[in-house]
Amino acid sequence: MEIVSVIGSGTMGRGIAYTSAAAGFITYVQDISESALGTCRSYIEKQFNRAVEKGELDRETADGAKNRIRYTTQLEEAAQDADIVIEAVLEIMDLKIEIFKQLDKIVKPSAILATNTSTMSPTEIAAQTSRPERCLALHFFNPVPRMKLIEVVCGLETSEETIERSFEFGKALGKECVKINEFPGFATSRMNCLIGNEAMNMVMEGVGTVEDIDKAIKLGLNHPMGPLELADLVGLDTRLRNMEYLHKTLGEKYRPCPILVKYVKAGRLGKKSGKGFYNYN
Ligand SMILES: NC(=O)c1ccc[n+]([C@@H]2O[C@H](COP(=O)([O-])OP(=O)(O)OC[C@H]3O[C@@H](n4cnc5c(N)ncnc54)[C@H](O)[C@@H]3O)[C@@H](O)[C@H]2O)c1
Repeated sequence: MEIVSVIGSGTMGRGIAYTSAAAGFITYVQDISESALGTCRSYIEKQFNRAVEKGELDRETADGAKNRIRYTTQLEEAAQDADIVIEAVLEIMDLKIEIFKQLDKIVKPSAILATNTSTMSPTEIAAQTSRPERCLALHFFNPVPRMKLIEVVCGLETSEETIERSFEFGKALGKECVKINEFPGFATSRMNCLIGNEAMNMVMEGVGTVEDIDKAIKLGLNHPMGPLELADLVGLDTRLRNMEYLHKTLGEKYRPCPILVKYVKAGRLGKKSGKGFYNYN
């Protein structure tokens, strides 16, 4: 594989694009929003500068990687030469299906179409294309440059060859892969969403302050981050969509906490909006 295309340049898309270019792939990043692409470009440039300052990359290598990234609002330009396309738009099934349908008409016959969905069915998305055997979910984690894992989530028709090529791609990015058979929320989101939701319920019940609940889970249960801090990092809008899908598919246990719903209504989306469970201003 040589050319990677990332669709959606938000929290996840920009991290995937950075990691892909740093690993030597020519990388296209596409978004419908010019302003999102601008924010993505400054994030990526900052990441490369930081890597140089820390001595992780020399300046020449960082500049080479930066020059391998092409930013565009045109889906066709981004995807026509790609060996693999990773869709990282909002967690909305109809939107993902629409993008996969368009991609199916644009990309090379051999190209793999992957969704970075946290919860949803790659089988359902793949069924709307002419290449379900070359579709799957590649679930990256936030922040992508630092997180080691990719869940390789196989749909009903995903071929062995697609799985093998995805594992090779993951290895080339310096990641560890696990093979997961499709089920809502896979292995990680299902667990993580439930922990986060329970922490939000505890805030609502007055069990402790946001800080103390996070501290208890970090120091008492040895989690690297508190669940509320993590939800803020993910984005509360994204987390709410994840919970809504899990609630619909897996049942009552996953009903989104009312505080989460209220915060999203108020525009408190976590770190990206400056305020969530914590204040970032
Ligand atoms: N945030 C996380 O921690 C996290 C972790 C793993 C997986 N995911 C999944 O990754 C996906 C993206 O999440 P995110 O947090 O990066 O979302 P985000 O809201 O930060 O970014 C989404 C981007 O998609 C763009 N977009 C919307 N419609 C588009 C279209 N038609 N074509 C091209 N771009 C379009 C938006 O302009 C935005 O820049 C979701 O499916 C989410 O569930 C998120």
